[in-house]
Amino acid sequence: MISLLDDDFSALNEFLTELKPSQLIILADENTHEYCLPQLLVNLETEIPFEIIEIEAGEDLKTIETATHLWEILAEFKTDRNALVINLGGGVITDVGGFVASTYKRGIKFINIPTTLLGMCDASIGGKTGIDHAFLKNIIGTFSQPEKIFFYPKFLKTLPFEELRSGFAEMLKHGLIADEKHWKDLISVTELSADHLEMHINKSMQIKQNVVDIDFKEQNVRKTLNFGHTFGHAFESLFLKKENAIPHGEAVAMGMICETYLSFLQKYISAETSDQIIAALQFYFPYQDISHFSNEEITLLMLNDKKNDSGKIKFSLLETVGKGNFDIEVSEENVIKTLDFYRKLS
Ligand SMILES: NC(=O)c1ccc[n+]([C@@H]2O[C@H](COP(=O)([O-])OP(=O)(O)OC[C@H]3O[C@@H](n4cnc5c(N)ncnc54)[C@H](O)[C@@H]3O)[C@@H](O)[C@H]2O)c1
Ligand SMILES: O=C(O)C(=O)C[C@@H](O)[C@H](O)[C@H](O)COP(=O)(O)O
Ligand SMILES: [Zn+2]
Repeated sequence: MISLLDDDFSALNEFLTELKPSQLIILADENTHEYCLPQLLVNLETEIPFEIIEIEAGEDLKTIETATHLWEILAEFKTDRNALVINLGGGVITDVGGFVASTYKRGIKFINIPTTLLGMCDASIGGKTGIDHAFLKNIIGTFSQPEKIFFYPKFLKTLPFEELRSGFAEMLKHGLIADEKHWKDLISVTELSADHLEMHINKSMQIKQNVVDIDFKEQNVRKTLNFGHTFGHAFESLFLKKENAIPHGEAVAMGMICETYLSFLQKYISAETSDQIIAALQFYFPYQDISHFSNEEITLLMLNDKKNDSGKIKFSLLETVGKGNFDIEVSEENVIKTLDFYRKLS
């Protein structure tokens, strides 16, 4: 399913020769068009006709308007059911591109070529596709697996530091919920750079893939991958709404700080363990000002979280370092205590 690309992209060319799609649709955003597409095009050895679609970059483009625009372009290109969409980008491109492919003509094949650290370790894997709507994260989407994921770590060389750090947050999450050693290895990294993180990408990918292999449709253990996202998605939505978007991983890191503290309040982890995890997270992800968000608007967004059941917010928390749990109901009092705790970190 996941293949590493050499500099000549031979694995991609072999895959295309075998699949024989009728047409290739390469989807990129403005940055991956500039920094990643040339490397793909110079290596593409195929007679298959291809089209390139470029969209603007940013979470605010992960919308129904973008999906509609893409469906219309596919129809204009007379794209048929044997075509292949190549999503070349970060999580926004793989989410929206996967969604459009999985719904156009009731579904055409797609592959992901992630170009961000977050895309490589998380978003390109597992077949969750989707768009945001009314500032609710990924509220419309499908579970649809890409035919293949090809990753090329050298794409990370042009990735801005803030985006690298965002991907690092999801890697830390993988350690916290599934592998204590991965967590310890990551917090021992001396410098947040592509060179220092590259050796940890494989482990992080494997952790995600293993969880998805057990529970593709998120009925049970896949919910652990949502650790940090109940608060995190609410924060991300509110920053987006105030036109002050923060990277997804940054919001997840804030959410992991909150949900680590909540794991302590729920008596899963000790105060000492909670303090240690939070100190490590804060080292990379210092306090973000949430004083202008009310408790009501945060909890209102959390009430739309996809893990909820029968009107109850269900959290994925930490059982211990390296093991997540899920379907945890908590009191409103503990949610408010957690927000108070986060605000006091300022
Ligand atoms: N489907 C999933 O399982 C899953 C998992 C995690 C996150 N997500 C989603 O992924 C999105 C976040 O993805 P992301 O962090 O990759 O953000 P992104 O796709 O917005 O990319 C971040 C920025 O980096 C730029 N960029 C991408 N590759 C580059 C490169 N190689 N060099 C220079 N610039 C480059 C992009 O143009 C963009 O400006 C969110 O919408 C989140 O909800 C989905
Ligand atoms: O793949 C999953 O499952 C995850 O939860 C991974 C998350 O990092 C990712 O942000 C995902 O898109 C969140 O899913 P959602 O169902 O809460 O929208
Ligand atoms: Zn995430």
